[in-house]
Amino acid sequence: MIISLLCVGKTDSKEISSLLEDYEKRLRHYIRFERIELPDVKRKNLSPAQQKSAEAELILKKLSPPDQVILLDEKGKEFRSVEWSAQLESKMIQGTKRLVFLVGGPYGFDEQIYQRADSKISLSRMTFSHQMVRLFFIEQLYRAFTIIRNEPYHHE
Ligand SMILES: C[S@@+](CC[C@H](N)C(=O)[O-])C[C@H]1O[C@@H](n2cnc3c(N)ncnc32)[C@H](O)[C@@H]1O
Repeated sequence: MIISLLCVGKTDSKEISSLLEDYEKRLRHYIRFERIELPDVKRKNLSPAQQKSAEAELILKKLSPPDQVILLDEKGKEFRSVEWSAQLESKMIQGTKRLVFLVGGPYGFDEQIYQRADSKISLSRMTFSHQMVRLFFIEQLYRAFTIIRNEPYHHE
């Protein structure tokens, strides 16, 4: 299985980039992982709806029909880390080829993306910046694999 983290917009903070790279290095011991950052859609005079639609076009180009797509969305389902690690493990056992997690832009996702998604998960009921979310997510992904492997990183 490959896990893709598909994000709208570049990581513009050196500190966040460096932390992301650190977790990505650790993750590669467990799973094939890629982070894809789509270019910012910042054309003048776009309404939020038009911006989301332009972002959706870019997102959809990066998806293939068999991909399982999970939105990161504050209105999604919340999990405890142990529950989420079990979900990931079952995706691997079921033979999922590519699991794509999506981080939206400043206005969230266009309706086309909600239609394409298989599910949506929330990291908290609070809203984070699209920059911070990728870091919190990747740490949870790393944590999940240490739980699957029974390694001493997570403590209940
Ligand atoms: C600044 S937020 C957008 C908020 C916007 N109000 C919306 O309608 O979604 C940018 C992106 O970060 C992600 N995000 C922010 N907070 C999150 C949370 N608590 N859990 C999961 N994803 C989150 C989502 O992918 C969201 O589209």
